[in-house]
Amino acid sequence: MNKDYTERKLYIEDFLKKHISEKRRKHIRGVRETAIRMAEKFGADPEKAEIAALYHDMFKERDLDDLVLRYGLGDRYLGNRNLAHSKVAAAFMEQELGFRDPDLLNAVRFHTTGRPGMSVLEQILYLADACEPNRDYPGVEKLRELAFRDLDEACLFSLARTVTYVREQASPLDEDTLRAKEYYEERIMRTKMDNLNLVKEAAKALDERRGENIIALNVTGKSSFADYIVIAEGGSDRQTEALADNVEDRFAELGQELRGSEGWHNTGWILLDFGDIVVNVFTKGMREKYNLESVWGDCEQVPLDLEGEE
Ligand SMILES: Nc1ncnc2c1ncn2[C@@H]1O[C@H](COP(=O)(O)OP(=O)(O)O)[C@@H](O)[C@H]1O
Repeated sequence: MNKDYTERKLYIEDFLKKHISEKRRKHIRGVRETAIRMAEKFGADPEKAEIAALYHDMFKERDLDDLVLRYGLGDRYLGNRNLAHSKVAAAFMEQELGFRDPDLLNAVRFHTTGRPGMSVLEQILYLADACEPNRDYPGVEKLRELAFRDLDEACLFSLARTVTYVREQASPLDEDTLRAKEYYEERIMRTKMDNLNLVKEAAKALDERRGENIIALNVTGKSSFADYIVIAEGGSDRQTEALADNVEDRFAELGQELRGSEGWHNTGWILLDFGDIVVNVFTKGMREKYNLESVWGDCEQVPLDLEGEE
């Protein structure tokens, strides 16, 4: 972005000073700060997130019927600034200011309603708008925590809240919001099922190399780094390496990338990090020493149905 970025920023800062109240500018600063932090956390471009945040509410305080008509946005946006301001801002950015990046334009366009299959940047702006530090409503603390942990879960939480809230007001709900809620419900369910199958694959790979005392714990919502922890032990460092190798190979076949690993070379504990799933292979003494089962004592065990065990 660079030169563009500086120009884009100067333009909007001047525009906001002229057309937007201090109260809303405070909200916009909150969205900007949150969106930048989220972009850093989730590997999106922080400059793009910042620009999207600065522009997203540029038309929130103006009657928009003339611009809705000029950009041919559809009659349903006439007299409905709450929904029109996102669409108008995106059309204005594209047609008057020469923005070309479709992802950035879509982030602005869908920041109020959300939509199925949002990109990371779209999710970031949608969520930053809903949970920036000046927002205050029941559930916002939970959303703040989710927004930095799991984008899909956070989107579903916020979409569900909007569905309830808008229905309570007896005003018509935007269809994109309802479709998005259904989309994220299904996607989250599918991810959970995929993860459960992967946990079983990990256990099987450990069992094949005669790993012992194989268990899997569901730590969803309790751990900040994973949803499932798989634990097994081997009789020696050589065997723990063979166990870990087999899991790594099986996961590679399943297209699951190893994010990181620790503890090879005779340390008695090998940790394989696959994102939602973390596999720990211990030698016997080390397993007792670290006693992960008691650390995660209140978590449910996943039934594994292994052939090697009765
Ligand atoms: N997805 C939606 N579908 C229909 N109406 C919506 C939707 N989202 C927001 N609105 C309407 O816009 C109003 C303002 O939304 P809100 O998110 O509270 O905006 P603000 O950024 O001004 O706080 C809501 O009270 C509701 O009437």
